[in-house]
Amino acid sequence: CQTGEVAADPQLYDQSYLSPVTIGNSELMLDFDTGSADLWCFSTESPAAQSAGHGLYNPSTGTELDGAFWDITYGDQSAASGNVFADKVVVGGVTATKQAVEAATSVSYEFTEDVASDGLLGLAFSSINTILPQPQTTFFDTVRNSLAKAVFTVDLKKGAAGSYTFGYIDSSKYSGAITYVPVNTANGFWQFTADGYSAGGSDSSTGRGGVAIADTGTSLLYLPASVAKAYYSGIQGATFDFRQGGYTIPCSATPPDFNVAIGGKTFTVPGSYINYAPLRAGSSTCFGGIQADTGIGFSIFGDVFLKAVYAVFDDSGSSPRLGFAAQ
Ligand SMILES: Cc1ccc(-c2noc([C@H]3C[C@@H](O)CN3)n2)cc1F
Repeated sequence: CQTGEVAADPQLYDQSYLSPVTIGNSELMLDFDTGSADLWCFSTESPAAQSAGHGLYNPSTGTELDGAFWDITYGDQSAASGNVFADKVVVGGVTATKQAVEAATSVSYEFTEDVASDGLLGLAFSSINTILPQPQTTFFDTVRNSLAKAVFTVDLKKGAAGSYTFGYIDSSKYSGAITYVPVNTANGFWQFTADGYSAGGSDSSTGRGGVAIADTGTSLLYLPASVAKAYYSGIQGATFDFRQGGYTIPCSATPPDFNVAIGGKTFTVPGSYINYAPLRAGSSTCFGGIQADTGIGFSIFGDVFLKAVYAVFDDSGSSPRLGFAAQ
């Protein structure tokens, strides 16, 4: 029965969190992403102009999956593609002896420029793995039956190292009870329903709840436009800036806390988390940590929310469920 824990190291402004993963005989820093289902990394097959500065997987230790290839596009339209090898992958001591490792032969500039990240480790459902002609399993699905309990947990923090655990829940990492809600896997995501929202101390919800996904690979919290609008209407100097592509606030603002009701329980995102980051170094205008989910089709509970809670991704029962507790 395997269990393991790995650090989640925050990048600048908590834009993403990176964790060490041993693949074959290289240790790479991967972005764990509960919103996708491919484990891919820069490799010795990647063009040098695209992979400069990145850790590389050398497929010589693996066994090529003949005829298999992959091609993924993320929410921000960044993309990567390549071929596939079966190789040993170790995360925090948990070992998958024959994990589908997707070696990149091409990546978009966003990944080239993100020099701290050597690739992604998808933790959504394997139904959305992009490998053709035969999709393969995520790391979690590969090791699931060997884990003490078929769960992984997410404990991200603002501006500090958090952790992911596999196979167990660590009661020292949260306070109070864990509130569980059912997950709808139809779209391949950890998808759930939020009950409602409110700002500051008010208990009047600023809008009905709705469908949402828990997505560690997304930096911000994307909510129904009416909820985002109501939230920023309470902040002096807040504005929707088309050129910046979202709500901005004065970096000197003290945004109100933001409350989310899930499973009948209220979880609070400290207002300071919503004063996300200066538009560019030295700017006195900051990008808001809450944005409208217009055009996405569902809300995205990204890192701005997840770093305020302890989250349990539980596939140990008859159907998957998500658990949330106060950190
Ligand atoms: C450069 C770069 C770009 C995007 C992403 C990225 N990773 O996860 C996600 C979200 C959105 C959805 O696609 C699934 N989860 N986005 C990571 C990067 F390092």
